[in-house]
Amino acid sequence: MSLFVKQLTHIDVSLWCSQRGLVGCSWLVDAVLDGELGEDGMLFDFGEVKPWIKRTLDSGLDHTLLVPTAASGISVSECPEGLSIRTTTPYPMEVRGPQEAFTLLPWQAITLDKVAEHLSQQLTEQRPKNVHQVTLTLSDEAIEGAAYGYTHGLKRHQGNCQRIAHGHRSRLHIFQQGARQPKLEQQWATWLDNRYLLEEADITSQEKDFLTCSYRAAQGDFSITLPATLCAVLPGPTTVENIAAWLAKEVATQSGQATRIQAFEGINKGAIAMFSPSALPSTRL
Ligand SMILES: Nc1nc2c(c(=O)[nH]1)N=C([C@H](O)[C@H](O)COP(=O)(O)OP(=O)(O)OP(=O)(O)O)CN2
Repeated sequence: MSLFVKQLTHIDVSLWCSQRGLVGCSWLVDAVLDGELGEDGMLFDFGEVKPWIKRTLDSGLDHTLLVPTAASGISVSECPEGLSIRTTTPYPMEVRGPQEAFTLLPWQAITLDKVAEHLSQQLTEQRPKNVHQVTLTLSDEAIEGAAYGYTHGLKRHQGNCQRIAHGHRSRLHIFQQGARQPKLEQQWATWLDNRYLLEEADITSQEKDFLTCSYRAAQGDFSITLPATLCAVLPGPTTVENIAAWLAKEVATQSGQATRIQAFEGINKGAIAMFSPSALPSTRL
């Protein structure tokens, strides 16, 4: 007998790819449980399946940086903050933080299928009675229009969003004169894709085209150093509210049009902000 739960939860991570560098991802999680029925006629109560799997993911791989330790140019070492991850290709980067901010995987590359298999094994090892096997499937959200992946950390967040290198893959909606602007959306999503978003106040050094962002958060000390050209610097914390407000101002200023931004943070949630260039007469949003 098999039990299934579609879109049980989602996972927001960043991964290191030796071709693309730091990649922000949001994955939908589907689950299948194989096993035997208990006396109550159930394999495992749906009311327990969901929190069990979500708890395991939330306290493990979710909101971490996935590091393929067998990839070329990756080195992992201990440091006062916990772990230091250094990379060489496609660009040099160093991320430091407490151990729980990273998921080290002994692979050459991170793929959805391998991560799903890894999580399925982990859950199967901790399976409850009646359950023989747990199989997770991970997938990207199907997005017809513009989308981008980004990486960031929120030092003031009390949960795992404080980790300096976790990410999301997000839709981008730009409205001008009452209508979506697919070309602008694509243009901005392409510019944002695979960027590191950071708060200006967290820049602790900027030399030889490299930028370092460091902060102390509840879980410990974090820092990241990477090429400045791959970063987008925001005036405040990189919450989705601030991303929407910053994008609205940038897009409106560059296009000279009143602009409404619907920014997403991963799947199905986000913020809306508007900006009107003050020189222009008010325009219908
Ligand atoms: N109002 C806001 N709240 C939060 C923001 C934000 O920008 N604005 N951001 C975060 C984190 O960046 C975090 O990555 C969000 O991840 P999420 O998976 O949604 O966090 P949860 O664990 O709370 O959601 P689940 O549905 O339980 O996975 C947090 N809050």
